Amino acid sequence: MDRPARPLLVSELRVRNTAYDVSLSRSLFTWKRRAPSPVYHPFRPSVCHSVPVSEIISVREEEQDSHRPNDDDDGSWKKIREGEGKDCRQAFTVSYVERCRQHRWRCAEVTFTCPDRSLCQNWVSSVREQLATFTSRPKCLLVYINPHGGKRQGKRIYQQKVAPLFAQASIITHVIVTEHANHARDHLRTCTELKLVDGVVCVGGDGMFSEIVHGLVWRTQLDGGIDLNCPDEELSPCSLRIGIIPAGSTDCICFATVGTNDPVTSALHIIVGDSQPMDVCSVHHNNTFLRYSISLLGYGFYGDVLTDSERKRWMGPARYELSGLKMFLTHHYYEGTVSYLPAKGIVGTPRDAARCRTNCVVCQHNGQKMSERAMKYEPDETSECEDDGEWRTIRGKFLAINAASMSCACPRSPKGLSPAAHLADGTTDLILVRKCSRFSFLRHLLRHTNKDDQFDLNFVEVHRVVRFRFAPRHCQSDSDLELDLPESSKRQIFSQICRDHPACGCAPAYSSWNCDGEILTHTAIDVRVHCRLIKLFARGIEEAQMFEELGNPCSV
Ligand SMILES: CCCCCCCCCCCCC/C=C/[C@@H](O)[C@H](CO)NC(=O)CCCCCCCCCCCCCCC
Ligand SMILES: Nc1ncnc2c1ncn2[C@@H]1O[C@H](COP(=O)(O)OP(=O)(O)OP(=O)(O)O)[C@@H](O)[C@H]1O
Ligand SMILES: [Ca+2]
Repeated sequence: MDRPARPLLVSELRVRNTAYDVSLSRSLFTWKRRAPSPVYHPFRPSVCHSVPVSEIISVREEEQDSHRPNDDDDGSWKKIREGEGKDCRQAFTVSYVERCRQHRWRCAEVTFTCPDRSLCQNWVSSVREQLATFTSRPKCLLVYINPHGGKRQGKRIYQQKVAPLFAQASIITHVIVTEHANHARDHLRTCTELKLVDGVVCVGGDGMFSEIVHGLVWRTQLDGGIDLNCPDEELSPCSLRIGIIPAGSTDCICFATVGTNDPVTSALHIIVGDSQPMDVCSVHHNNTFLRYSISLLGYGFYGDVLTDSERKRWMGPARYELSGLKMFLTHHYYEGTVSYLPAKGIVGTPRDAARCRTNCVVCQHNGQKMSERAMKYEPDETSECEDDGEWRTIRGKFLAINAASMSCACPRSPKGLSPAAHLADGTTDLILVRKCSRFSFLRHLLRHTNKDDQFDLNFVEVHRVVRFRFAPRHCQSDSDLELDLPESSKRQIFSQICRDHPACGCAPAYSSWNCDGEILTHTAIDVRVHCRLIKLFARGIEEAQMFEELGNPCSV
């Protein structure tokens, strides 16, 4: 066991009316009641509290008026001071992270009264000195607020819940309320102050986060002279971390990296300077860059839900349930060919019971493997024929083709689309849901919301991959693009499809790709995972055990 760190400062101080031994080391701030009360008191606070110094938000000196003693103070020090002819005593307040239920963090405070001013100042400066050693804490942030995301509460959430915490932690902010879609992305591309900030924060949903990623990744590649249109290019990782204050409709990036979609929790993770690397997929069509994806790339069901829901944006987050129900009843399937490169030499599978959590060993192991491989990466020219080279090919009729680069956990599905997916392992989980009955598909969907395995169904398969391609039927050569087809060809395709759908006679041949909540303009795509391309102000979801140990500061 590690020996406890040597205390830098130890004093007897008072919290309300009670004497505590207070100590500060490089890693822990502890306050322990001196003599436990002889009388059992069920509501009396526990004897010893301990907070990692890394989770202290701030420390401030309080001026207390000795003529107005605290309600519960016995006033003994006041008498001493008055006897000495001085009229004030000193106190300081420490604000720190307190863990609550369901991965939520709160800012708690405790005030210590000192016998004299110089001791108080010594405590304040010692705690501040220790906080200054955490160089990963941001001092200056660029904040973009989408006032129209989710329930349109972005501005209020930031002003009421987040800005006061940033101020308390002495973080300087430059705040921009966006005026149109892609405002944040385009601002990041040209912004000259980027070198002066320690991170970028977005207040909004997954779409807003995606804007920030596009701006930062684009800027980083441009600085590195990298050709974005070439899918085989090794991308340079972005150095600036991104913070997400959730104010969207799905908030799956925030939920899956922090464990909750709570603005205060996110703000505290930013303040303490957490860092979580994340995989990013690049999406190309025919050697032309389309978009990046961090959470879900979904064709079929999730593409159709998104397309339909965009027309219902005025409904807010409820649009997804309505469009989901509609698309479930519509029950369209789509034909095409999926080719993929399975991830090799990695640990973990999409069917694991283990989950990606803080300091995930799977991410560490696989991330290391991927970066070693990237050093000697050679573009793979193997053909796409079945069983040829490492590529595998599957043709079929699919209700949904989903690539989840992370679990995609969100309030609608707390375990997510691929519960065992990892945030930073350099892979994406390719989930193929073949044509099946409505009842079977409903069973699959329902399993996203309960403990049953959504992959344990004979029409569902899942593969952990590093790259994949999709070509819809009738569009299987790289140069084809269904949207560019002449009307006569389109009619031909549709009549073909209608023969396959005698019941409806009008099923569309193509769905769209839902790329993190944005619709892609092409259906034939080439997707490649870039391991740890970006970093978030997060630490992954903490184990429940962590909450038991640190959630209750009295347990040490
Ligand atoms: C019977 C209940 C089944 C519930 C099944 C819930 C599965 C939910 C899985 C959610 C996965 C979200 C992945 C994240 C995607 C984000 O990058 C993106 C941008 O924010 N969000 C969406 O595309 C938004 C996608 C939102 C999808 C909502 C789908 C709702 C399906 C409702 C089906 C109702 C069937 C009822 C039959 C009686
Ligand atoms: N000022 C603005 N006016 C209109 N649209 C904006 C503005 N700022 C950003 N946007 C766009 O709004 C879209 C949706 O925003 P956001 O992701 O914040 O909310 P959401 O779609 O409700 O949530 P989620 O993405 O979590 O489902 C984004 O694609 C973003 O580009
Ligand atoms: Ca991943």
